[in-house]
Amino acid sequence: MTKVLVSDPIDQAGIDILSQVAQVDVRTGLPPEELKAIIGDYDALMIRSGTTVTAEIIEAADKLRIIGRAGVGVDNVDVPAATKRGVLVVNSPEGNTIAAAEQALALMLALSRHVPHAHASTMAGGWDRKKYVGNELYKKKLGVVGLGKIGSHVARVAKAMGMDVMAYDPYVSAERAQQMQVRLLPLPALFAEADFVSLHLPRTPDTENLVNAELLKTMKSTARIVNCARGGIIDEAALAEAVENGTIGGAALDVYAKEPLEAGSPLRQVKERLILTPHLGASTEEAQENVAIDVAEQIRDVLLGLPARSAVNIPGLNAEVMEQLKPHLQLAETLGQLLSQLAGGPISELEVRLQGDFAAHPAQPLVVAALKGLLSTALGDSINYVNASLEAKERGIHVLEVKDDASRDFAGGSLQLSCRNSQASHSVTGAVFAEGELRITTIDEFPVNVAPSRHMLFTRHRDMPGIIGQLGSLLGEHNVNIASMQVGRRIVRGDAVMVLSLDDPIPPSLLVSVHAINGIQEAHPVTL
Ligand SMILES: NC(=O)c1ccc[n+]([C@@H]2O[C@H](COP(=O)([O-])OP(=O)(O)OC[C@H]3O[C@@H](n4cnc5c(N)ncnc54)[C@H](O)[C@@H]3O)[C@@H](O)[C@H]2O)c1
Ligand SMILES: O=C(O)CC[C@@H](O)C(=O)O
Repeated sequence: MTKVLVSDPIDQAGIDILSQVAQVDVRTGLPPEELKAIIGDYDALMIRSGTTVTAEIIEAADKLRIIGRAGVGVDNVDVPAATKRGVLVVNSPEGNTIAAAEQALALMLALSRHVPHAHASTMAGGWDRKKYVGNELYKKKLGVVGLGKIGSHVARVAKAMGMDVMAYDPYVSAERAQQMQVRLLPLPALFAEADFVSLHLPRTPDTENLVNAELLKTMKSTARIVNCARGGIIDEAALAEAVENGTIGGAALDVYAKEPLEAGSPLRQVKERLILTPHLGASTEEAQENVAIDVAEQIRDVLLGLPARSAVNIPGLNAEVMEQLKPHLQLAETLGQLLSQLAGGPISELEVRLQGDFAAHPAQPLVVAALKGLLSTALGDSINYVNASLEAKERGIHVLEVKDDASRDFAGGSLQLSCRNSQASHSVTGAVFAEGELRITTIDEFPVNVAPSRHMLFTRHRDMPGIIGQLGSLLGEHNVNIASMQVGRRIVRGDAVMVLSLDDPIPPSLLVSVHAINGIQEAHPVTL
């Protein structure tokens, strides 16, 4: 029975989808040691930001195939550890965009009109209209840091409210900013000019403590800063001090370096001009339904053997690409399997050459598929699209990809894999024919035309009378049935290759006799 563990509160719509294909256990608030103790029973894990999936938990997850994060950030998942173990990590990159953007806008408005403090004072019996005079957003300068999905929505709404919007995002082009009618500025200039700064960038080693005491000092004393992105981007102690001292006009935070926010955090000591919310950016009914459906559908699909649309750890292999390239990926994998069995030992270099019309396809998924095939001979089922590149790197396999669109061998082009190790080099080429049929078209540069089959035998031999007959008789004597046979040669009576498709595998003892046939130089049984 396929089993899914849901370890954070997830919208019921997601649970209903998972229940179509699996037994779903909802167990929220599990301590890490308990999660580690039970995770071995599960094929899939669905989380929000409450569960931290460490390398230790992934190590204990013997059956786990997929971790689904109902939200954007996967910083609570050890993605490299999941990749190493071949566990797919998926998220919902867009399901809570609007919710998070609206939270940032809500905090900007609340901050400029002192909403929480005015409310608390009124509830406590006060009627203080003078103390809570605020500011308008209209005509103020907003600096958006990170002009991605959420930052762009904030910028759009802010413009509609009459704000002058500037942005800092080193990965956004001038054309894109122009289209959005947003001025791109360097970070120091943005902080110096802004009346409001709103952060919408990821937390990475580069962005940690990006907003520090030094940068806060460059802001106007009336300026306010909002962080609905990730904790750790702002130095919290420096921010608390800047708000307390009046270095800046105020701040509003939804996210913290350590969550839940520690009881002793200096932020909790600031009484005025600071608003804190407990990571509520994605907490709207709409967003929770969106992310739950998005991620549950992906978990369901992966458990049914279908591709996921938002995989975090197989870049470039989204569902659409997988579907379009299905036979081409299958060809790359088959050629990889074939090549590793021809090489018969460790490989130090793999060249993946996309020839003719094949060169129009994206190379990266085909390289991953070739590596998966290549490594499956040694690693069996533990190798998959998620960990193939990493495993190849760890084994020191140097991968080269070449696009040669001038080559014109077949209508749809062809794919050639070549490998080298200390002893020898081998190459195989294949093509996808009409109706998605796969063909092996060369072996070590010898032309053949063979449909891959489960059991095969490849030989390198001298092209001389009697050799094919002897091999046929030998296999017949051992009750190994030949389904088809192909010989490829470049010159008469020179070197040649033979490809036999067999109904049965070749026993090792029979292989010794094959090698003993006069004229046979190499014989490689292959199982696909
Ligand atoms: N508070 C919440 O509940 C909540 C909800 C959803 C998302 N988030 C967070 O909001 C942030 C933005 O999410 P998104 O969906 O818009 O992501 P996104 O990937 O669409 O956008 C992020 C942008 O940041 C930019 N960026 C990267 N490094 C930068 C740097 N050093 N300086 C400036 N810009 C940089 C990128 O180029 C990109 O345009 C993320 O940190 C995400 O985890 C928080
Ligand atoms: O699960 C949550 O509520 C956090 C969501 C948000 O931070 C995200 O990264 O999507």
